[in-house]
Amino acid sequence: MADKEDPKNGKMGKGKSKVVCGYPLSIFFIVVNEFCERFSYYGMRAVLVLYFKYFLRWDDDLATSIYHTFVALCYLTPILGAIVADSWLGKFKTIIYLSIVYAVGQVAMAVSAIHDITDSDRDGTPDSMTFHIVLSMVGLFLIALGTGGIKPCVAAFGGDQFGEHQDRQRRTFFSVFYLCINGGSLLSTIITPVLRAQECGIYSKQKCYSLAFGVPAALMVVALVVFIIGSGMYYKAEPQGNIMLDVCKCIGVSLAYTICINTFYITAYQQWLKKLLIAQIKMVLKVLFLYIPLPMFWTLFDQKGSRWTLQATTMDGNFGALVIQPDQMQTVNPILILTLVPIMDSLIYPLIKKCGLNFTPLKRMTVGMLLAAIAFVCAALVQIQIDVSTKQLLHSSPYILSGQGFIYFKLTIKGKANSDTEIVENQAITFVGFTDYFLVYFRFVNGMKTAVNVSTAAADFGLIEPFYYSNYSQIKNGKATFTLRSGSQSCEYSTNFGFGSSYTFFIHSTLVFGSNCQDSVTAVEDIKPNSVHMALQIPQYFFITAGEVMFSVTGLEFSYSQAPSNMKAVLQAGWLFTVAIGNFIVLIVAELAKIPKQWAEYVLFASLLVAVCVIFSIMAYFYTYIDPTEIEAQFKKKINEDDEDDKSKPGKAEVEMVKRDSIKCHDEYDKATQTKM
Ligand SMILES: N[C@@H](Cc1ccccc1)C(=O)N[C@@H](Cc1ccccc1)C(=O)O
Repeated sequence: MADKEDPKNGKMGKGKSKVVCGYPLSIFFIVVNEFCERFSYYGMRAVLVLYFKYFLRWDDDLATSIYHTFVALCYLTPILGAIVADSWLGKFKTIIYLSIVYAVGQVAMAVSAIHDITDSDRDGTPDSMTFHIVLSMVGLFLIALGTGGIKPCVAAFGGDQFGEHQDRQRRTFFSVFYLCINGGSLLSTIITPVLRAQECGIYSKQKCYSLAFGVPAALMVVALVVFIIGSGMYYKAEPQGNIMLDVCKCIGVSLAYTICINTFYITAYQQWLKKLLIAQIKMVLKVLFLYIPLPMFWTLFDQKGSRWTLQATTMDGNFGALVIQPDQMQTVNPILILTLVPIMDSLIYPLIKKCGLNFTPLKRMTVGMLLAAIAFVCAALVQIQIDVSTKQLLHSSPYILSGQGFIYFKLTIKGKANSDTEIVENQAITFVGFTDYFLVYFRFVNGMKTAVNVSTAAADFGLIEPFYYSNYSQIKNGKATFTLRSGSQSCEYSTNFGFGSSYTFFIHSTLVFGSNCQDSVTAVEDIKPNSVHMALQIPQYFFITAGEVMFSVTGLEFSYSQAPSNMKAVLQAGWLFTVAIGNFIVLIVAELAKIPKQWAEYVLFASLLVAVCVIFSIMAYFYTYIDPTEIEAQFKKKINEDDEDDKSKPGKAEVEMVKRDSIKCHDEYDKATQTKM
């Protein structure tokens, strides 16, 4: 293994890669691969729930459950990928094979979203939903296997490209790696929703989910091709046998020694191998033990996509020329990552170092946790603001009185109109989940003796009988012009709809068609427009992202640097497993806690994280940083010495395991274990 500077060709990293500015060129292919892969993953994920809901026609509950199951699976499969990579195929081959599985999964998703395939009556809707459901579930399973399987391998494979004395470069690599993840995810979460909104189809036009899944599929193929192009330059660490089997064997043999019956004779060479494996297992277990409190961070972090997005649906997203959708607020995270990672790396961390403070990885992670807790306190404060504004509107819940004949309504308002609102008994508006933020609700009450037809340039809302009211209809927020028509006579009424608002328009009995009907219609606000601006979510996004930079970027590098050479991917998988557990905690706490006040739930999560953070800092205090390469080198030196020794004694080296009496076994074992490292 060539991991020292080679003066002839200027190589410094491992493998055959040229070195550019102190970094092995092979790294370029790995970060580009990660960029494309994350584009593919996050792009597909961005439209997945809408695909379930609008294409497969699932209800909100089913769509949400399948979505979370898929995400959880994506963070469980890394264990599988890591075992395959570290014990059998090696990281390189595992990445190649699982990337193919991944790309096939993405293609299956894209094909499953072509409605024309089963639309034999050509009415724009699939005729055999089973085909689309089965294909998309197979696709999602393959994607989870692929994305999760390669995830621990790519980061560890990147780390492998650096030589022993390139700690600084390796740290920078993990930062750049994180930047690429966020560059890819930022672009895709902007692009795929736009693609989805296009209309496409052979026989009939429908929302273009196939394109929204097709582009991520193409990016996954690009990721694979880029990775293969770099293949001649990589340092490919050989898999070191079946690690899991070795671990089990090691435990078994140790037990045999301990209970001292039926023990085996093992050469001194094998003794050292066993001791090395025990030392490596100890390194991994120490780190895994330290990981126990970590899922709590992810529990808070992953609520960006759920609770915080729902919070945004009750806020005003009007940023002047730009109107932001609640789910688009999530792009603030990768945008902030792209700015914060370079600032931290080139300014904050060096500054802290200059101040003489030893800001160790575990200290960074502790601060990251605290920042996430602060983010949730900010979220709670914003929630209190929202609740105050909602309370005001509930008190002003109106009664509508008609002129002649007195039509009388009492409106029961239970939620915001922009949040996939359900009309109950034509009177109450109940929040059931978020769909389209731009839609608001309205209805008309006809106080005239004649039937009135209501329409806009885009839609006809039908005829309203005298002294009767229309059902609620949806319309895009912003300015709307209604045409009120009775027979051949008409007039126009214009109004503005704010985000989240709902209106009842009362047509006066005194309305005269042909004249200005602006004064003859009274608009009553059923639900006030959202008044708390979405910009108020920026502080909470800032703190959670700053926390992510300190926690996640550091943790990724920490998991690599503290892992023994044969278990790098296994420890990366352990790190990702904390993400999966964090997601399960969200489901459990949300289900069990059932806290009526959302702000209180945010405070609860913040407090839990602070408590966990205290425990983690105590555990971190007792953790001793190790240099696995150094420890392994000492063991290997000893192994080589004893190997030579064994070879000089004919026949002994060939004997793998010879059954001997327990006294001999003890003698040998004691001799080997008394030798100092
Ligand atoms: N900041 C996230 C990416 C992101 C992009 C758009 C919306 C939300 C998040 C990120 O960097 N993710 C990394 C690390 C990670 C984070 C959480 C769970 C697992 C891994 C990634 O590898 O995806």
